[in-house]
Formats: sequence, structure tokens, C-alpha cells
Amino acid sequence: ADGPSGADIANDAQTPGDVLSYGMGPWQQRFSSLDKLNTTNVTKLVPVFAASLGGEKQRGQESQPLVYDGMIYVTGSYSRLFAFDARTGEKKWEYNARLPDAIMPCCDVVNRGAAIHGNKVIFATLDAHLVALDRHTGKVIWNKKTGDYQAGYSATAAPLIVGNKVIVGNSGGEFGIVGEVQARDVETGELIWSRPTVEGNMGTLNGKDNGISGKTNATWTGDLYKTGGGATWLGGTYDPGTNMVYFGTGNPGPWNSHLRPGDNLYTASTLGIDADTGVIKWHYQTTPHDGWDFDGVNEFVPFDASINGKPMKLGAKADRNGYFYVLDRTNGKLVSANKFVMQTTWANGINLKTGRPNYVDDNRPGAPGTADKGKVVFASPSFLGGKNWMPMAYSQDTGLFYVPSNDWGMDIWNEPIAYKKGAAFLGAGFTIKPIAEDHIGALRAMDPKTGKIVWEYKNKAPLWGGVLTTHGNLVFTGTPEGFLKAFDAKSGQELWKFQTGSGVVGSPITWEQDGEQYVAVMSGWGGAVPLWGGEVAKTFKEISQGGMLWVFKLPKQ
Ligand SMILES: O=C(O)c1cc(C(=O)O)c2c(n1)C(=O)C(=O)c1cc(C(=O)O)[nH]c1-2
Ligand SMILES: [Ca+2]
Repeated sequence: ADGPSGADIANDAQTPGDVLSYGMGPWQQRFSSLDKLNTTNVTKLVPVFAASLGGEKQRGQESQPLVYDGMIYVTGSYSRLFAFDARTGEKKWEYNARLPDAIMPCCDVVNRGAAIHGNKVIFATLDAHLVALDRHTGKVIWNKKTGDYQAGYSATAAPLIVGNKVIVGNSGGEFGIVGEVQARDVETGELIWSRPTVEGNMGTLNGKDNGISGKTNATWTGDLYKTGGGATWLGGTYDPGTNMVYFGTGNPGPWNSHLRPGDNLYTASTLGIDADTGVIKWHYQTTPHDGWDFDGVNEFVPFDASINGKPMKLGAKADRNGYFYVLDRTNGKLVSANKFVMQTTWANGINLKTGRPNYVDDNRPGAPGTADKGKVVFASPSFLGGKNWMPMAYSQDTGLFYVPSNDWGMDIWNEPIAYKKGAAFLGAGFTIKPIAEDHIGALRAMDPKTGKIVWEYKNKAPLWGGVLTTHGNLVFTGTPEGFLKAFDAKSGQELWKFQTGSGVVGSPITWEQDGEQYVAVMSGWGGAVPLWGGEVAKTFKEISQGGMLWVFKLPKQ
């Protein structure tokens, strides 16, 4: 075959000479076994080249690059995909999706990365299409519609390859869409199975009914399950051991929880889905009856560890609601849940028996029993979350998760709303506010066994980029202030930084090439913060737009 197979991609974490997948392996731990670059020499790290994505319009560059066969593949804002020579930065080809004017991304025109399989690079476009390009030429091999953009569907996540399937999530939770996971044939793009994530909606396997998602609208009233949200907008992780894909699901629609009594399954949840059939094996809902847009889409990262002396197959998720959850990934049973942010005013902890939050009803907009349904309440975290889309990393050396988090709160209130196709379906008003004098962002090292924060690095502006950790005892992440930074993975000491010219909201990677260790990251400010950040945007200087791929290594001896 011309290019990596499904087996090669499943083995990505064991082959540091390439980066074949979003997350650097199916578990998406973002851990590299490389140590040529380490705490003693990282201070000498210098750029090899920077490559521009060009274009007069630049928005948030949230992409994670892929590296294969001497090429770097990176997606850009506005549904673009670029192939650069990994040694020289020379542009080989560029693909620009022709987007309709009426696309409806909620939170900037972003894309988080591509997938590679055989002769193809595959990525999702903002008009809810999935496009496979010839990786040598950038020519379209297939292009499939995954949703109706005129009804508010879009797509921003990197696709996940499992065997010969390409598995994708959808976006549109702010427009009353129905969340869904789709598995398609990687050669043809044809649909194999689909799994809606809102109870009451029907899925398919090979064109036939593969069961209703749960009991018919048991946790929804009336027809609300038809516009229930639960978008799978970050894509999923995969565990070859359980053969399950793990997808987080977003906020229920509308945001106004008063209008939709019940738990609203499977919104704001993590789902363990059979990779062959699309059947939901287990679910765990982090925020039942979400009333704050806490969403629940964050990545569920498999890891193995011993809990009370017992080796366990686990998974961890730093939820937007401010709690760090550890689950048994074979059955979805809750192992622990601990706060990873300064405040969670909406709940006093998570009940380990029931798995449910201990709600503070007064901090729910339109709380049960309040006479004034539109009363303004203050809640923390803000709806942009204790952690948003930016992926955490797990070090197999330190046993710690490195979580890019934010400390902030919001005034939020309910408003009336009715569903209208293609219109925002919120029923809420909000203003985000800082809660600390010295920071919003905080990169936190969490011990998943104890739930304790081992170290933290505070950043003035909100952190909005992904994290990478390495066997060289390093942790990398970017800042809106424009820096790519390296920290000591054990102590949190800042060791190195480089100014990239715009805010860094991409996810860094590392690989080995010609016997040397390379690091790459996208620079280009954007995403949800400048659009929805409210008073927070005033706490830091205006940040210039950008659109550059930066590549680094140590100078030759
Ligand atoms: O419910 C959804 O479908 C959906 C989609 C997206 C997206 O696709 O980027 C975001 C959100 N919600 C969201 O709530 C959010 O805070 C957010 C931030 C960002 C970003 O890229 O900065 N995207 C999204
Ligand atoms: Ca959302």
C-alpha cells in the first residue's frame, strides 16, 4: 500500500519517526518516547524554518501537524490543508475548500487537524463535509457531505482512523443540531455506521437500523430530542484493547435548561462506542441537565495505572465543568472526580456513588423554584470552561496529566427561545469575567491517582493551545501572548520560550528525522476567546493575527 495502514496508525505512539495521528497515537496521550531533546539542552532549541499559510484572512490556527515520508501536513483556518517539505519548509501543495457564505461555525473558523491513511490525507470542512485528498498532489479523491450546513451543522475536529474506517464527530450544538458519530469507509467515504448522541434518534449500520440511541426520548420532553445538541465536536480517541471509540458529547440545546426538564442523555457525557457497530457500550454523563454550556466534549484519554494496588484500564477527562474524571474505560464506572480549577461554584463535588454532581441550585440559571426565571447568576467556571477544546497530555514517565486550564467565571441568565432552523438555539445571555488578579490560564500537572495538582504554571491570558510531553522530561504548550514554552515535566520549571509572532492555539508535536529531534507548532491567534471572552479580552493586550507553521531543533554540534 502507498502509505500508512490502519495497523501503522494504531501503532503511531511506538514510531517516533512520524506523527500519523491527532494525539500522536490512538490513545492521544501526546507523549513521545524521544529524549534527545531534554531538560539539559532544551535552552538551545532554535527554529529550522517557519512556513506561512498565506491568505489575507487569518483566524485561529488550532491545528496539530502530521509528519510522514518527509512531509508535514497541516490544516488552516477556513478549511485549508497544506503539505510542506519537512526538511526545508517548501510548500508542495495547498487545498482550499470552497465554503458557502452561510456556514455557521459557533466559535471561529477553525480546524484541529487531518488524518492520514494510505495515499490519502483526510479532513473535515466547515460546511460539514469530509474530504480525502491525494497526499502527493492535494487532488480530491472523495468528498462527502456529513451534515446540512444550512441547519447549523459544521465540523472542526480531526478525523480518527480505526482500521479501514475514518470516524468523525460533528459541530453545531449552538444551533439545535443532533450530535452524531459517523464511521466511513476510508477508501470510498461511504457511511458504514452512524450513532446519534441524543436519546430517541436512530442510528444505522450498513444502511440498516442499528438501534435507537437509548430509550426513546425518556430523558427529554416531547420532540426536544430532535434538536437536542450533544455535538461530538472534538472527535474521539480509540483503544485497540477494548475496540471502543470514546467520544465526548457537547451541550444540550437550548442552553436554557429550564426549557428541557430531565437529564437530556447523552449530552455532556462520555460515550464508549463499539468501533465495529456504532453501538453505545457505556455512557457517563458529567453534567446531567447542563445549564451552563459546560458541554462535555473534552477528550477521554486512555491510560493504564494501578489504583489501590490493582492494575486498571482507565481513561481520564478534564471536563469543561472543572472536574477531572477518571473512569474504568472497559465499563464507564467512575473511579474518581477532582477539581482541577480554582472554583466550581455550580457544584460541591461529585458523588462517587451515583456519579452525579452535588448541584448548588442557586448558581443554576433559571434554577428550580426561582420565581424570576431570567435572574442573573454568577457561575464558575465560565461557559468557555475549566478546560475547552485544547488537548491535555499524559506522561508515561511521570504518570501525570498536563492540563491546559482556565480560571474564570460568568454572569449567565436565561432568556426565552424557540427552535428555528439555522438560527442560534441558546436561550441564554452571558458575560465572562476574570476571577483572579494574576492569571486566567493555568497549565496544571494532575496526578490521576490522587487527584492532586503537583505543579502549576499561571498565564495572564487564557491558555488555548494543546500540550505535548516527552521522555526527555519536557512539557510543551503555547500561549496567546505568542510563546511556545517548554517546562520541566517533574517540577514545572519554565526552561525555554520562543516568540512566534502571534498567539499559539495549536497543538505541538515532536518527531525524529535524520537522527535529530524536531518540534513543530502552529501559530495564529483565534478560537472562541476573542469572540466570546467578554471582559476577559480586556485583561491582556490585543494580539495580532497570524498563520505560520514553526519547526524547531537543536543546532548541529
Ligand atoms: O456545541 C458545539 O457544536 C460546539 C462546537 C465548537 C467547535 O466546533 O469549534 C465549539 C463549541 N461548541 C464550544 O462550545 C466552544 O466553547 C468552542 C470553542 C472552540 C474553539 O475552537 O475555540 N470551539 C468550540
Ligand atoms: Ca458548544
